[in-house]
Amino acid sequence: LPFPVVLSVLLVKPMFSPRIFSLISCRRTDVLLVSPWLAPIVWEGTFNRDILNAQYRQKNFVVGVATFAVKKYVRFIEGFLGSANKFFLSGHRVNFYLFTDHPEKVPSINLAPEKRLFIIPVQNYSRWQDISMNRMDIISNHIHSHWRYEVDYLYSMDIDVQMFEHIGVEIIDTLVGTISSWQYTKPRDSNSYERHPESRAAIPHGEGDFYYAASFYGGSVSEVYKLTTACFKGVTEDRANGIEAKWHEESHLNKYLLYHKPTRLLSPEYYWDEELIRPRIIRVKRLSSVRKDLQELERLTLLLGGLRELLVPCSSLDSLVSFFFCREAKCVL
Ligand SMILES: CC(=O)N[C@H]1[C@@H](OP(=O)(O)OP(=O)(O)OC[C@H]2O[C@@H](n3ccc(=O)[nH]c3=O)[C@H](O)[C@@H]2O)O[C@H](CO)[C@H](O)[C@@H]1O
Ligand SMILES: [Mn+2]
Repeated sequence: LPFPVVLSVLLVKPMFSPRIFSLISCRRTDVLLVSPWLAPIVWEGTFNRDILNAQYRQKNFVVGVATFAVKKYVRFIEGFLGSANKFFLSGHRVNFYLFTDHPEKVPSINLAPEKRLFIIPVQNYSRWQDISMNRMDIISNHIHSHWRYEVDYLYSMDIDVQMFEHIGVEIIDTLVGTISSWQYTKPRDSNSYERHPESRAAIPHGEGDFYYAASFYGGSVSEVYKLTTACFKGVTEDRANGIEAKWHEESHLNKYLLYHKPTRLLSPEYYWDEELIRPRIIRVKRLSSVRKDLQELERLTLLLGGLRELLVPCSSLDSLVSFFFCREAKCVL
């Protein structure tokens, strides 16, 4: 071979080793990859899980997941734990902390050896908004009393979700927020922020960057402690003034994350709302909400089938069931 060809082969070959190729392919040009404060935004196609896993394994971290199943939400436990066992930090140490008012209703699930489940009894509240908002207080108290000695990172997740694809160590960082699937196209002018200045969650007009979902956030145990303590303080002060922020603890979370910028952002792949049509940029639906109304409909359709077999055909049966469906759906939503 002529000398220039040999030289270029010698130079180019090492540059394009398979490892480098895999790095080059970790690129997306259709989405925002870095926030204006230089925090990475995690999308499918932007990272190499093998490299991340190898780095993470050396540290032997334990990750905690706090989730709540109060009242009717116990029905979501099986779907949540079953899918999280398979897809959440697969192969890594995870402690699931499940708060419930019905410990006896927790189904037995065979967890992977590196995963542990802790069932923690908790009281219920009559209003679903209070169940949801008080999560911040309960999490902050448990970090102080237990988790700061037990885990390195902590994530809070809704229970009415299911995982369909791996959620791995790419989610690990000091302070992590998930961009809401409802709001990822309209930052800043988002009308979801609490704008009324009387609320502690208020964000002035013209301010705001991303809109984050309260269904999935986390970070180092000390940062999550600061976050949950600050947010619950805001909730308590609002309550004392007879105020409830527009989206409850999510409004307080957004206020907090505006002034304490997340060090890593998860794209809406990490919490996709099933009510939305999935656009092309969401290449992978890793975790999505379980549609509560459909679940209810399914349950009542089964009930209707059962009743049909037991009873003689009754013309008013359909209207009876649809009456119950509407009532039940309201209780759940
Ligand atoms: C898109 C949207 O509408 N999002 C709002 C809605 O999310 P969601 O509709 O996702 O709230 P949700 O009903 O899932 O409640 C949040 C979590 O609280 C727990 N839970 C709630 C109720 C209950 O009876 N039992 C129970 O265990 C459970 O872990 C659940 O996943 O409501 C939240 C309430 O803070 C926030 O206001 C969110 O902004
Ligand atoms: Mn939810």
